[in-house]
Amino acid sequence: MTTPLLRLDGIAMQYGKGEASVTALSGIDLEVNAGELVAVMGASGSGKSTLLTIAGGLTVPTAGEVTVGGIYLSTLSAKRLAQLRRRTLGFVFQDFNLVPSLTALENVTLPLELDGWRGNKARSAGHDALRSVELDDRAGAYPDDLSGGQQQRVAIARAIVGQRRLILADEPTGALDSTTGELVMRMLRRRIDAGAGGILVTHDSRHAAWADRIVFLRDGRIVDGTRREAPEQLLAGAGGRHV
Ligand SMILES: Nc1ncnc2c1ncn2[C@@H]1O[C@H](COP(=O)(O)OP(=O)(O)OP(=O)(O)O)[C@@H](O)[C@H]1O
Repeated sequence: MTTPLLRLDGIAMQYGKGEASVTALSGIDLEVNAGELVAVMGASGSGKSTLLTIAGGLTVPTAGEVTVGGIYLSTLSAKRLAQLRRRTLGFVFQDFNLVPSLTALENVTLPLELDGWRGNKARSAGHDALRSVELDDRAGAYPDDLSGGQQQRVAIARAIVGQRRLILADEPTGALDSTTGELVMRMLRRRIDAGAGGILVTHDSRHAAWADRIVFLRDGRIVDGTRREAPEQLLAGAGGRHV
């Protein structure tokens, strides 16, 4: 049996303590294999972002274990965890977190340079990543000179630059018009088909349709991890809440 790229085992997450505490996730078991894109859908507040930050080792769960490529994140020192994040994981968040004083290309190559890549090699990988989101012609532009959609594409290029094997995306198409949104989904799909694995948090059933599997969260629990069809039907079961 092959080792899953990502494994969440009995994950629970509680924010705060006592009466003010919020249970964001409980009893989450989820595996993502190489070559597989899993969409996570659910109403606002159902725990999607929490699941993603736990999968990426940014939040330590209250209970349960996360393994990435068979490595238990809980066993890693802060330094090793940061290294694994830089080398293996690509994050795309709702806020782009671009560094304003760096060009688009420098933003994209930053994780590689932090990891000791030589300048030329890093720049070449950065151009490749920008090309895959059709933005290489703006490589020298600063974030302030780019539109919101272009900034989002730079953030996506940074998430996939180099050899990242696990891509974690939180509404990656949020700031994009539908044509560019589709370009990003196609690019993500290509990466997955080339052997990466990924989780895509989305409210948009058209984007979820690019996934191999849809997992639906309700109140911090997985409702249905098997159905590939008709996300609208799953959403209709969300206690009447709009997602
Ligand atoms: N840092 C935090 N401190 C306290 N509670 C939090 C924190 N982050 C999230 N929560 C709570 O945990 C629950 C799950 O939140 P989460 O952001 O994971 O949901 P979500 O499905 O991603 O929502 P959205 O679609 O609105 O982004 C919510 O009740 C939220 O209020």
